Amino acid sequence: MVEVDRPHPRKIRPAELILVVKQCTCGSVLPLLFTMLSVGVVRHPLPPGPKPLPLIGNLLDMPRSKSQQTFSKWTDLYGDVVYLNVFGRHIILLNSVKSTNDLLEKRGQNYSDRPQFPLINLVGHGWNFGFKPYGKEWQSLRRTFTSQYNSNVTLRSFYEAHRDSASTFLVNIFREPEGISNHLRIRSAQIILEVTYGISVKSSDDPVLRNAEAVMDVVSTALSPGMWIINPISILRFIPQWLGGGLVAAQVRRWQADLEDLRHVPFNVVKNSMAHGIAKPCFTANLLQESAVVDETLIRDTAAIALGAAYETSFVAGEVFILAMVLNEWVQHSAQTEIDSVVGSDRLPDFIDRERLPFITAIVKEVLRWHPPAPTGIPHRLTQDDIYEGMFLPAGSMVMGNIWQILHDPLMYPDPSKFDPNRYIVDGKLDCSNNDPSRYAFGFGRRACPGRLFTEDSLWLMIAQFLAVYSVLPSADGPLPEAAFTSGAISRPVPFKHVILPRSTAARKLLAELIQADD
Ligand code: HEM
Repeated sequence: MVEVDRPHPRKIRPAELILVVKQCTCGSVLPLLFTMLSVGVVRHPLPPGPKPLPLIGNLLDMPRSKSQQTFSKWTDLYGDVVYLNVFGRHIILLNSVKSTNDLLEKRGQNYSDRPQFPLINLVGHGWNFGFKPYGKEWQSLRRTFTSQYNSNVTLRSFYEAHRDSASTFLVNIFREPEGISNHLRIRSAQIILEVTYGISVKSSDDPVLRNAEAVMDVVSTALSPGMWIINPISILRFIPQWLGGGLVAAQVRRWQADLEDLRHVPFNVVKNSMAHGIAKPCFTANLLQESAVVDETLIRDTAAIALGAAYETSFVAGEVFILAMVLNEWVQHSAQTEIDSVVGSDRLPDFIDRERLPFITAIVKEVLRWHPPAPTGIPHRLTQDDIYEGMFLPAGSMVMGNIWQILHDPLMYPDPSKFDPNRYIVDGKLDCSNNDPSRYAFGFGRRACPGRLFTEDSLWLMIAQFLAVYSVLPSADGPLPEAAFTSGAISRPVPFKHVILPRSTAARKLLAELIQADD
């Protein structure tokens, strides 16, 4: 580990002294404290990190793209906990299971606030509990959300919607095998719109889907590490009209309008359907019926978050799956052998088969590990000064659990760039008690993604049914695609060539039945 000299000697804050006293468990705190002070032990250094420049700090070190590579380099150079400072704002990267566990989980009370993101604020996400400060309001919104998306009873009630979206996906591929990205988008939107608003989506041109996409493009940009601090848009806002300032302001207004549409349009569809007595059971309608208990704005805003948060991440996980299959035909063969022996070939796998299809579950886990859709997660904010392993972590720091780094730690995942579901299979059974990627791919502690179980259900059924009937191969007219991914807080595979084919006569028959039911 390389220790970096900080440019200015740091003064000891009173909070640090209090922390030292708190952390002494022995009875004789005062003499110990006196001794420590006299030898200067309590001058805890900041964690190591790249050397900052005067005033701007590490501004120029912050990655504008390919953040994972830069963060990996820093982990090698500086270790588990890395410190940066941009214009005086503290940033702490946690690069291991140990440090995220010790701080984001065990000291959750102090590490669950959210920093302010300039672009997110500008666009108008104040209502979104994913960006709200830690506190009662956040807690109440999150509780409403998890009562629906993270409870065993409701998760089961979503099974039918998962089946519908998986069937549409298989049929769409059959009709247009080259359009997989579009089909994955439709699948991802269809499932979340169905369970949240009872709305059916059949096309990637659906305005609600387009709207969710536009909103999430901005969120992904705003949350990418290069944008955490710097806000070019708010700087540009002050540019005079004749220098292009008007165009920027118009763009910002468009983003704001998109976000308001996401919040209101599908919600109003449900209200209209309810008024005409034709609303389907769904998150919004169910809660509106109990609106004496829960307030309407709260229902509207939690529903909109589900759509925004679920749509892009689930779509990306689907693309990662397809890329992993193109690059690893052996994984498809193993999965298909498992499906054939457990389910046979005259029906599609279903949730009832889950326990007996451990390799499929292992593929879901490996998709989330190999390329987590949100590799840098969403940073937390440290509320009060803290001391960790002798290092001083200042209040207000932006704290990022480095999801990608943790999921590529060779000690936990040997040969981490290899896509290998067998990491989670022991004696023919699923065993990820020590290395379950879902513990990290969805973030940390009290802020961890409340859509995790929903996502795992949805991915499981899609993957099981896809591999039951299709094989995906590299395109005949070129080399194997590269495992390359875009930059941004949500990172997806760069477009790659592939061919998708029904894998057998029995598979064609199953697909024909699905198509008939769809017509
Ligand atoms: C592959 C799919 C998904 C991935 C990889 C993912 C990942 C994440 C991550 C990394 C966070 C930040 C956690 C933290 O702050 O430490 C998060 C937050 C969140 N996710 Fe997900 N997510 C996925 C799907 C979903 C789905 C399907 C939903 C809704 C049904 C959802 C709803 C949310 C919400 C509401 C938050 C904010 C939580 C809070 O601030 O309290 N996500 N997600």
